[in-house]
Amino acid sequence: MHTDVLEILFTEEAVTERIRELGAQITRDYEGKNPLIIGILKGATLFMADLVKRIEFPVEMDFMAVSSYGQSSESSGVVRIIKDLDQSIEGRDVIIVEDIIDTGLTLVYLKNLLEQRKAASVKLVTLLDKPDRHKVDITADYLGFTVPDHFIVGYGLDYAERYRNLPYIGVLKPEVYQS
Ligand SMILES: O=P(O)(O)OC[C@H]1O[C@H](OP(=O)(O)OP(=O)(O)O)[C@H](O)[C@@H]1O
Ligand code: HPA
Ligand SMILES: [Mg+2]
Repeated sequence: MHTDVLEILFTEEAVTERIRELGAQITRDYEGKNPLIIGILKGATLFMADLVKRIEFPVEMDFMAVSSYGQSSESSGVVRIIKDLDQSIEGRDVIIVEDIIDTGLTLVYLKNLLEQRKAASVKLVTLLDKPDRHKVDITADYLGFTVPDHFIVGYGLDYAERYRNLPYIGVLKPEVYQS
């Protein structure tokens, strides 16, 4: 375990197994459809890569980049689009892939935006949910794990752009972001 990590919440093996189950659920639910899987950069990249490998039909992938945290451990509440989709989603079934729902502000914004763009359906899949911190009413359609109200790193989640490559999900030691 890295010295900046207080505790491991989910090991690499536990994450792999949960993603396998989520992929199987999505495979069943989207049988005969052609969903567009939209990964939200950068946090969702590791989860997205593993999830699509567990979906048993060919999928199309696209990415958006938005930011509300920047270098901070607190959401600014303002969602900025840094990279938009490459294509129209009108009439498409879309699945948004996120690493975490914290305040929920990012996903509410994105869901509304994609619905305004006339997607046929918009579903949310998130690796983690931190319900104690929600500021808006939001529920994922597919959820990996619920996490407590601590700052989480690993498996795509960063603090100031670091720790994304940890192969497990852990709690960052508070002294790392308080110093
Ligand atoms: O529910 P919320 O409070 O909106 O927080 C969740 C969002 O914040 C993080 O992204 P961030 O803006 O840090 O960008 P990153 O994915 O590049 O780390 C995370 O990846 C989610 O997108
Ligand atoms: O707990 C978190 N860790 C990393 N990034 C985040 N973005 C929102 N919440 C978190
Ligand atoms: Mg981040």
